[in-house]
Amino acid sequence: MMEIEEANEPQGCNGMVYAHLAWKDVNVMVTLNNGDTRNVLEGLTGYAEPGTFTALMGPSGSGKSTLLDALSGRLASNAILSGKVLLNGRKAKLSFATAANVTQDDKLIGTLTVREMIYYSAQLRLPDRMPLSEKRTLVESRAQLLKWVYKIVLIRLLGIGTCAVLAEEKRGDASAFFVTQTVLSVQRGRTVIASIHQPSSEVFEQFDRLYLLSGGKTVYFGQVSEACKARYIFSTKSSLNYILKGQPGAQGMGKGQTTGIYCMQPYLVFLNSARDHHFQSSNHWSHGNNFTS
Ligand SMILES: Nc1ncnc2c1ncn2[C@@H]1O[C@H](COP(=O)(O)OP(=O)(O)OP(=O)(O)O)[C@@H](O)[C@H]1O
Repeated sequence: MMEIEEANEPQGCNGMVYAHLAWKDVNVMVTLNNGDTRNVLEGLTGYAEPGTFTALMGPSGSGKSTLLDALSGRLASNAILSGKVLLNGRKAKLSFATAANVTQDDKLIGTLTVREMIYYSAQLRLPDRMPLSEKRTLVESRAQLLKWVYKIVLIRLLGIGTCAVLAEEKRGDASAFFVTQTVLSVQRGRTVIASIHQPSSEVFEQFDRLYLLSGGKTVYFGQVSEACKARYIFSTKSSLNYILKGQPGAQGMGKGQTTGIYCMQPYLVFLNSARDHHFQSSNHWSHGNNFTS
């Protein structure tokens, strides 16, 4: 595992600064309305490197959104973070130019077309000093990404030198596959962490690493390829399908069925997939502790 204290300094490449993200012993405690406190994340450690695509998975309520919020500095006011989150080896507040976070409830303007939404978002997020012509060029180049995807909604745009933020509604695995492909094709050194609920094996295999949570704890962190070798969980080529079908309380997912995935492309990307109806039972995940890498 990468030494968090020795994470690389930012490197320039075509004007882009790489984002080495690391987190160590991250705990998040929330204060409930009745004054009680509750640990939502406990002792999470991991990292995400430039040019890699990390799938953040786990049952509903396992802490995926909270981890993304913790990493991107967007925790709710009743939540307290302890532990370290380092960007390029330093504690850093992530900015729009560095990181983007697509949440499950991003608001869109329904009367605008996708292209208009991109322009609108660009006006808000890109710096005033950038000439309008440059903004237009940037937006148009990002808009080209939309051509493959069945239904894409732009949520947020980028900082300087970054590209569009895409969000994919969960409308079938073909869409998710194309969205994943699109992200991979333009990833170019960016650091992507995607919360994803229910990928098919085809989509899952597009990811480099899996970060699997259960009950706020890490169940597995490692290469997707290694996870697939862990026979108890991932015994078939339809790796994730097996998890869903083979565990009590889980609803099955056929090969090629729906997945929800959100995609976007600043340097450091946090993606949060839409809530879905699967993984209703989290109990079975707690038996998977022997898979922690
Ligand atoms: N600010 C908060 N205050 C109180 N409870 C919280 C807060 N944030 C998260 N929780 C609780 O922590 C648990 C984890 O929530 P989180 O949204 O991170 O899970 P998740 O894995 O993203 O779930 P889903 O897949 O359903 O989106 C849930 O039980 C949630 O109710």
